Amino acid sequence: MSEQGLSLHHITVKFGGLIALDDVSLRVAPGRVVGIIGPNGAGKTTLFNVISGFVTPETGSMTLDGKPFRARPHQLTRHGIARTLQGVGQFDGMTVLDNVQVGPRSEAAAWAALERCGVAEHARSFPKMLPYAKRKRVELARALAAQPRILMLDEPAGGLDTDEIRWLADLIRDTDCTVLLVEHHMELVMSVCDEILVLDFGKPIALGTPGEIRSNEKVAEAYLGAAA
Ligand SMILES: Nc1ncnc2c1ncn2[C@@H]1O[C@H](COP(=O)(O)OP(=O)(O)OP(=O)(O)O)[C@@H](O)[C@H]1O
Repeated sequence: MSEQGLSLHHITVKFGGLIALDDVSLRVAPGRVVGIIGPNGAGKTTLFNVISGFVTPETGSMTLDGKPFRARPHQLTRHGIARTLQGVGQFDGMTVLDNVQVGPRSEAAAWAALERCGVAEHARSFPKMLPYAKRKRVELARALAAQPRILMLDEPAGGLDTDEIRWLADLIRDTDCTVLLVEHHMELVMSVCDEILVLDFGKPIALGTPGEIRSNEKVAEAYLGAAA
């Protein structure tokens, strides 16, 4: 059966003696919003790094639309995948527009993404001139300008206030992309995700809808309880 979307099969990652991911499997069907949560050091960013090709797993495999998939970071766009970085990660010596075109992305796509993220008026500014929340929007625009099918968001709500997080939630809900969301802001995760994977010390301890995750005792113990 040809499975559409991205699938991870039994991924294990070790850094020396540390098991950062321990037999993680995940199916990300097209159009879904899938959250990945867990305490600090649980392996969330490592999972993103495996999908992006920055980290090679010890064991396990991935498929994209049913075909074996092993990304190289510079080939992600070609596979229809784009990723934002934690923080803002822009080149200070380049304008916002130039930053959004790194990848490369077309100028038309860059403008459309800047418009979509409400920062087109800052296209000719340098990132450092903008407040943090606007820079986070530029980072999102950079990913969207790649016109991805799969959008990977790494802590997009970090450092944002309530209004900005509400805007971000609307963007995630409205996008046609499949979304993978690593985030500590539980209200955002619970309100936008169709499905949530919970990691703890690299192990998948739960996978389910927001309602199922909320009422999962193991999760409460490992994470939500600690966060409350
Ligand atoms: N390149 C690396 N070399 C060695 N250890 C690493 C490396 N990258 C991550 N780790 C370790 O792997 C574990 C998982 O880290 P990871 O950054 O994936 O966690 P995380 O869930 O994203 O955490 P956070 O919420 O703090 O961002 C941690 O113990 C971390 O110290």
